Amino acid sequence: MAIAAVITAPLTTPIRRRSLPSIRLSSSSVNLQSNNLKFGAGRAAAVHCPSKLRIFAVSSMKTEAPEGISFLDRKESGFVHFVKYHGLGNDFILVDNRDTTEPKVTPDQAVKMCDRNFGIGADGVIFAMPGVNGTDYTMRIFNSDGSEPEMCGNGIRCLAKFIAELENFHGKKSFTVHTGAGLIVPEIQEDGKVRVDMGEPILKASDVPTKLPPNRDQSVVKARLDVDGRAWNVTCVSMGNPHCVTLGTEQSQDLQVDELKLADIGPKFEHHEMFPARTNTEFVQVFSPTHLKMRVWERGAGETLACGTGACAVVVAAVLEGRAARSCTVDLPGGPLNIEWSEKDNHIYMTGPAEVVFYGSVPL
Ligand SMILES: N[C@@H](CCC[C@H](N)C(=O)O)C(=O)O
Repeated sequence: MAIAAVITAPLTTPIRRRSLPSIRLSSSSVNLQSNNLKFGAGRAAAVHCPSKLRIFAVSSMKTEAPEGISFLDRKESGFVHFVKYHGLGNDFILVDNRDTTEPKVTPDQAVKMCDRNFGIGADGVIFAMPGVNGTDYTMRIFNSDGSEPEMCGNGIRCLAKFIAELENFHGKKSFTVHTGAGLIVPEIQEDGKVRVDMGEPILKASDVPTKLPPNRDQSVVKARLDVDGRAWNVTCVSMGNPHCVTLGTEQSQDLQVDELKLADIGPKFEHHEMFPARTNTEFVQVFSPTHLKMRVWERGAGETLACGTGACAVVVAAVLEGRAARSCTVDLPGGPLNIEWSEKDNHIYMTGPAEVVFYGSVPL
């Protein structure tokens, strides 16, 4: 099911939650409760509300832009038009930035847009930009705290679907994307899922980066890290962005990830002095060598429902610790990802969904 809604609201003044019509989403209707309007599936209506809030809402079973609106072609000055996507609940505001090499939104504006109370609400803002060095496109991203990570796994699947929509691609299609983590190659499959060649994991400690002393070749595998009074076993992996993966503590090899208070311990990992560029942290429960479960505390975004680079790092760490096979299903709070660490080329391949949430525009 996909629900499309177009919402225009200023970001300069915080929106009071009570003045907003609440939009209840269901498979058959979008209900703008405070205006007492109800639209059936596939129908659309524009609503002019007090306080200059313009809302256009469409309920649809399709993932295309609302019929009759060349929404992505709109070029009003002072507005940024966007499409909100999610990959397993890891949600992003996608901006068409193909005509310029500077992001159309500043880090400060991204923070406001990502705010779940006063803005659109998202884990990050992603820009589809012109390619460099012969690549088809460039992806840049700001986290919800305004910092810029090198790479985003769920984000690149969303970017692939966004580009397909912008360029009117249909069916199976792959292209090359330049990112801060180098060349990444997403391929949209016939079933609509996106398979991404995520490149090779980086294990050299100084490149992750971590200050933890290497204990296997040049990498950090199942090393001790003291956080919050507990001795955690951690493996450090970069997928272009840094990850600290833990499958247990010195007391217990088997984490029960649902029991962890991530809001308490996550920031202590993220800002630990052993991680000079901060870190994303994955907490992993092993069900079987091919079935893992994880929760993530993301650098610059906090706990999210999924992390694609994190799931890749988890499989690498679990293989290095002798707990998993090279091809696994990783369950995240938002759903499963399939991850394969190929023996042939040492690349990681991630497969998962990416879906439209709604269309919108904001004056900046
Ligand atoms: N959710 C993303 C990762 C986004 C970047 C991360 N917060 C960082 O700062 O490295 C994913 O799906 O990979």
